Amino acid sequence: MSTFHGPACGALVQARGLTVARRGRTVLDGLDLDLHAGERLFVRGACGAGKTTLLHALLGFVPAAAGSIRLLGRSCRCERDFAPLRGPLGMLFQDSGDQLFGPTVIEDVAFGPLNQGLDADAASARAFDALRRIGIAGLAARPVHELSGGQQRLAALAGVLAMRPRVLLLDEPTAALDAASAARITAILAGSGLPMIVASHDEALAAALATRSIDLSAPDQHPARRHVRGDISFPV
Ligand SMILES: Nc1ncnc2c1ncn2[C@@H]1O[C@H](COP(=O)(O)OP(=O)(O)OP(=O)(O)O)[C@@H](O)[C@H]1O
Repeated sequence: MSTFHGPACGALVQARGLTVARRGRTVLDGLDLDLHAGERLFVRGACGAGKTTLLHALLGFVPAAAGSIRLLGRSCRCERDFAPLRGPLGMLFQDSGDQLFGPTVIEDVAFGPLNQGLDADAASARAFDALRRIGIAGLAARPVHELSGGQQRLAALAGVLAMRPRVLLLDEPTAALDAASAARITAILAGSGLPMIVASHDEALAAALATRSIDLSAPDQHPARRHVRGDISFPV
Protein backbone atom coordinates (compact mmCIF):
# COMPACT_ATOMS: atom_id res chain seq x y z
CA MET A 1 0.00 0.00 0.00
CA SER A 2 1.27 3.49 -0.76
CA THR A 3 1.94 5.87 2.10
CA PHE A 4 1.22 9.52 1.53
CA HIS A 5 3.57 11.78 3.42
CA GLY A 6 3.57 14.93 1.32
CA PRO A 7 3.42 17.73 0.91
CA ALA A 8 5.81 18.90 3.63
CA CYS A 9 4.45 22.40 3.07
CA GLY A 10 1.77 23.81 0.80
CA ALA A 11 -1.88 22.90 0.57
CA LEU A 12 -3.18 19.49 1.64
CA VAL A 13 -6.25 20.07 -0.51
CA GLN A 14 -6.15 22.48 -3.42
CA ALA A 15 -8.69 23.31 -6.12
CA ARG A 16 -8.14 25.80 -8.90
CA GLY A 17 -10.89 26.98 -11.20
CA LEU A 18 -13.08 24.07 -10.08
CA THR A 19 -16.20 23.94 -12.19
CA VAL A 20 -18.88 21.31 -11.66
CA ALA A 21 -22.20 20.91 -13.42
CA ARG A 22 -25.11 18.74 -12.35
CA ARG A 23 -27.68 17.80 -14.97
CA GLY A 24 -26.19 20.48 -17.22
CA ARG A 25 -26.50 23.24 -14.62
CA THR A 26 -23.35 24.89 -13.31
CA VAL A 27 -23.17 24.43 -9.53
CA LEU A 28 -19.54 25.41 -8.92
CA ASP A 29 -17.99 27.90 -11.30
CA GLY A 30 -14.26 28.51 -11.14
CA LEU A 31 -13.84 27.87 -7.43
CA ASP A 32 -10.38 28.26 -5.85
CA LEU A 33 -9.79 26.58 -2.50
CA ASP A 34 -6.83 25.67 -0.30
CA LEU A 35 -6.68 23.73 2.95
CA HIS A 36 -3.44 23.84 4.90
CA ALA A 37 -2.28 21.99 7.99
CA GLY A 38 -3.96 23.28 11.13
CA GLU A 39 -6.95 24.69 9.26
CA ARG A 40 -10.60 23.87 9.80
CA LEU A 41 -12.32 25.33 6.78
CA PHE A 42 -16.10 25.69 6.91
CA VAL A 43 -18.17 25.70 3.74
CA ARG A 44 -21.30 27.76 4.16
CA GLY A 45 -24.19 28.44 1.86
CA ALA A 46 -27.92 28.02 1.53
CA CYS A 47 -29.54 24.71 0.68
CA GLY A 48 -28.55 23.83 -2.87
CA ALA A 49 -25.54 26.17 -2.92
CA GLY A 50 -23.22 23.28 -3.75
CA LYS A 51 -21.55 22.36 -0.44
CA THR A 52 -22.02 18.61 -0.87
CA THR A 53 -21.13 18.88 -4.54
CA LEU A 54 -17.85 20.56 -3.58
CA LEU A 55 -16.88 17.84 -1.10
CA HIS A 56 -17.81 15.10 -3.58
CA ALA A 57 -15.89 16.77 -6.38
CA LEU A 58 -12.79 17.15 -4.21
CA LEU A 59 -12.68 13.38 -3.73
CA GLY A 60 -13.62 12.56 -7.30
CA PHE A 61 -17.12 11.22 -6.63
CA VAL A 62 -18.52 13.90 -8.94
CA PRO A 63 -16.52 14.78 -12.06
CA ALA A 64 -15.21 18.29 -12.61
CA ALA A 65 -16.08 19.93 -15.90
CA ALA A 66 -13.00 22.15 -15.62
CA GLY A 67 -10.25 23.07 -13.21
CA SER A 68 -7.70 21.12 -11.23
CA ILE A 69 -7.57 19.28 -7.91
CA ARG A 70 -4.48 18.40 -5.88
CA LEU A 71 -4.75 16.19 -2.80
CA LEU A 72 -1.74 15.77 -0.50
CA GLY A 73 0.35 17.32 -3.23
CA ARG A 74 -0.81 14.90 -5.94
CA SER A 75 -2.65 15.99 -9.02
CA CYS A 76 -5.96 14.08 -9.28
CA ARG A 77 -7.68 13.72 -12.62
CA CYS A 78 -9.29 10.29 -12.73
CA GLU A 79 -10.57 7.52 -10.47
CA ARG A 80 -7.14 5.89 -10.38
CA ASP A 81 -5.73 9.10 -8.85
CA PHE A 82 -8.57 9.68 -6.37
CA ALA A 83 -9.21 6.13 -5.10
CA PRO A 84 -6.04 5.64 -3.02
CA LEU A 85 -6.51 9.03 -1.38
CA ARG A 86 -9.98 8.27 0.00
CA GLY A 87 -8.41 6.70 3.10
CA PRO A 88 -5.95 9.48 3.96
CA LEU A 89 -8.76 11.94 3.24
CA GLY A 90 -11.69 10.61 5.25
CA MET A 91 -15.14 11.65 4.09
CA LEU A 92 -18.29 11.68 6.19
CA PHE A 93 -21.23 11.63 3.78
CA GLN A 94 -24.33 13.70 4.36
CA ASP A 95 -26.48 10.58 4.13
CA SER A 96 -25.14 7.94 6.53
CA GLY A 97 -26.95 5.32 4.45
CA ASP A 98 -24.35 5.94 1.73
CA GLN A 99 -21.61 5.07 4.18
CA LEU A 100 -22.77 2.16 6.34
CA PHE A 101 -22.70 -1.33 4.90
CA GLY A 102 -22.82 -3.39 8.10
CA PRO A 103 -23.95 -5.96 8.89
CA THR A 104 -23.12 -4.91 12.46
CA VAL A 105 -21.66 -1.64 13.71
CA ILE A 106 -18.34 -3.18 14.73
CA GLU A 107 -17.99 -5.00 11.40
CA ASP A 108 -18.78 -1.81 9.56
CA VAL A 109 -16.26 0.29 11.47
CA ALA A 110 -13.60 -2.44 11.16
CA PHE A 111 -14.12 -2.66 7.38
CA GLY A 112 -11.87 0.31 6.59
CA PRO A 113 -8.94 -0.80 8.77
CA LEU A 114 -9.25 -4.33 7.30
CA ASN A 115 -9.02 -2.80 3.83
CA GLN A 116 -5.95 -0.92 4.95
CA GLY A 117 -4.24 -4.26 5.58
CA LEU A 118 -4.73 -4.74 9.33
CA ASP A 119 -5.47 -8.29 10.50
CA ALA A 120 -8.89 -9.06 11.98
CA ASP A 121 -7.85 -8.56 15.63
CA ALA A 122 -6.05 -5.28 14.98
CA ALA A 123 -8.93 -3.99 12.84
CA SER A 124 -11.43 -4.94 15.53
CA ALA A 125 -9.33 -3.22 18.23
CA ARG A 126 -9.06 -0.10 16.05
CA ALA A 127 -12.83 -0.15 15.50
CA PHE A 128 -13.63 -0.53 19.21
CA ASP A 129 -11.26 2.32 19.99
CA ALA A 130 -13.09 4.57 17.52
CA LEU A 131 -16.49 3.54 18.90
CA ARG A 132 -15.32 4.29 22.45
CA ARG A 133 -14.02 7.71 21.40
CA ILE A 134 -17.35 8.52 19.81
CA GLY A 135 -19.19 7.17 22.85
CA ILE A 136 -21.13 4.36 21.17
CA ALA A 137 -19.18 1.22 22.12
CA GLY A 138 -22.48 -0.13 23.45
CA LEU A 139 -23.84 -0.24 19.89
CA ALA A 140 -21.01 -2.45 18.57
CA ALA A 141 -23.10 -5.59 18.09
CA ARG A 142 -26.19 -3.82 16.70
CA PRO A 143 -27.18 -4.28 13.05
CA VAL A 144 -26.57 -0.95 11.31
CA HIS A 145 -30.03 -0.93 9.75
CA GLU A 146 -31.56 -0.89 13.25
CA LEU A 147 -29.76 2.32 14.29
CA SER A 148 -31.52 5.64 14.61
CA GLY A 149 -30.48 8.48 12.29
CA GLY A 150 -28.25 10.04 14.95
CA GLN A 151 -26.72 6.69 15.88
CA GLN A 152 -25.98 6.06 12.20
CA ARG A 153 -24.25 9.42 12.01
CA LEU A 154 -22.04 8.55 14.98
CA ALA A 155 -21.25 5.06 13.61
CA ALA A 156 -20.32 6.54 10.24
CA LEU A 157 -17.99 9.04 11.90
CA ALA A 158 -16.40 6.22 13.93
CA GLY A 159 -15.79 4.41 10.64
CA VAL A 160 -14.03 7.47 9.22
CA LEU A 161 -11.86 8.00 12.31
CA ALA A 162 -10.98 4.28 12.51
CA MET A 163 -9.11 4.71 9.24
CA ARG A 164 -6.81 7.28 10.90
CA PRO A 165 -7.21 9.86 8.14
CA ARG A 166 -4.83 12.81 7.70
CA VAL A 167 -7.59 15.15 6.54
CA LEU A 168 -11.33 15.10 7.17
CA LEU A 169 -14.08 16.11 4.76
CA LEU A 170 -17.29 16.27 6.77
CA ASP A 171 -20.75 16.84 5.35
CA GLU A 172 -23.10 18.04 8.10
CA PRO A 173 -21.36 16.09 10.88
CA THR A 174 -23.81 17.16 13.58
CA ALA A 175 -27.02 16.67 11.59
CA ALA A 176 -29.55 14.50 13.44
CA LEU A 177 -27.55 14.59 16.67
CA ASP A 178 -28.84 15.52 20.12
CA ALA A 179 -27.08 18.37 21.92
CA ALA A 180 -24.87 16.10 24.04
CA SER A 181 -23.74 14.04 21.04
CA ALA A 182 -23.11 17.17 18.98
CA ALA A 183 -21.00 18.61 21.79
CA ARG A 184 -19.03 15.36 22.06
CA ILE A 185 -18.40 15.30 18.30
CA THR A 186 -17.34 18.96 18.37
CA ALA A 187 -14.85 18.20 21.14
CA ILE A 188 -13.52 15.10 19.34
CA LEU A 189 -13.03 17.03 16.11
CA ALA A 190 -11.36 19.94 17.91
CA GLY A 191 -9.11 17.56 19.83
CA SER A 192 -8.19 15.51 16.77
CA GLY A 193 -5.82 18.18 15.52
CA LEU A 194 -6.79 17.15 12.01
CA PRO A 195 -7.21 19.65 9.21
CA MET A 196 -10.73 19.49 7.89
CA ILE A 197 -13.26 20.87 5.44
CA VAL A 198 -16.73 20.97 6.97
CA ALA A 199 -19.97 21.65 5.13
CA SER A 200 -22.48 22.64 7.75
CA HIS A 201 -25.43 24.81 8.68
CA ASP A 202 -24.53 24.37 12.36
CA GLU A 203 -23.48 27.81 13.59
CA ALA A 204 -22.47 26.50 17.01
CA LEU A 205 -20.15 23.99 15.37
CA ALA A 206 -18.65 26.70 13.16
CA ALA A 207 -18.18 29.02 16.14
CA ALA A 208 -16.37 26.27 18.02
CA LEU A 209 -14.23 24.91 15.20
CA ALA A 210 -13.84 27.13 12.16
CA THR A 211 -10.50 28.79 11.52
CA ARG A 212 -11.70 30.02 8.13
CA SER A 213 -14.83 29.93 6.01
CA ILE A 214 -15.97 30.11 2.43
CA ASP A 215 -19.47 30.97 1.38
CA LEU A 216 -21.01 29.51 -1.75
CA SER A 217 -23.81 31.37 -3.37
CA ALA A 218 -27.03 29.57 -4.12
CA PRO A 219 -27.54 29.74 -7.89
CA ASP A 220 -31.16 28.70 -7.43
CA GLN A 221 -31.71 31.80 -5.34
CA HIS A 222 -29.21 34.12 -7.03
CA PRO A 223 -29.28 33.26 -10.72
CA ALA A 224 -27.29 36.39 -11.60
CA ARG A 225 -24.42 35.44 -9.27
CA ARG A 226 -23.17 32.15 -10.54
CA HIS A 227 -19.50 32.93 -10.44
CA VAL A 228 -18.30 32.69 -6.88
CA ARG A 229 -14.72 32.55 -5.76
CA GLY A 230 -13.98 30.74 -2.53
CA ASP A 231 -11.56 31.61 0.25
CA ILE A 232 -13.51 34.53 1.57
CA SER A 233 -11.98 34.74 5.02
CA PHE A 234 -13.87 35.95 8.03
CA PRO A 235 -12.68 36.46 11.57
CA VAL A 236 -13.70 33.83 14.12
N1 LIG B 1 -27.33 13.65 -7.83
C1 LIG B 1 -27.68 14.84 -8.32
N2 LIG B 1 -28.15 14.95 -9.57
C2 LIG B 1 -28.51 16.13 -10.09
N3 LIG B 1 -28.44 17.29 -9.43
C3 LIG B 1 -27.99 17.25 -8.17
C4 LIG B 1 -27.58 16.03 -7.55
N4 LIG B 1 -27.17 16.32 -6.30
C5 LIG B 1 -27.32 17.64 -6.14
N5 LIG B 1 -27.81 18.20 -7.26
C6 LIG B 1 -28.10 19.63 -7.45
O1 LIG B 1 -26.88 20.34 -7.27
C7 LIG B 1 -27.13 21.56 -6.57
C8 LIG B 1 -26.23 21.61 -5.36
O2 LIG B 1 -26.64 20.57 -4.46
P1 LIG B 1 -25.80 20.24 -3.16
O3 LIG B 1 -26.36 19.00 -2.58
O4 LIG B 1 -24.37 20.26 -3.49
O5 LIG B 1 -26.12 21.51 -2.25
P2 LIG B 1 -25.86 21.76 -0.70
O6 LIG B 1 -25.28 23.14 -0.60
O7 LIG B 1 -25.03 20.66 -0.14
O8 LIG B 1 -27.30 21.74 -0.11
P3 LIG B 1 -27.87 21.31 1.35
O9 LIG B 1 -27.44 22.39 2.31
O10 LIG B 1 -29.34 21.28 1.13
O11 LIG B 1 -27.30 19.96 1.68
C9 LIG B 1 -28.62 21.60 -6.24
O12 LIG B 1 -29.26 22.43 -7.20
C10 LIG B 1 -29.07 20.15 -6.40
O13 LIG B 1 -30.39 20.10 -6.85
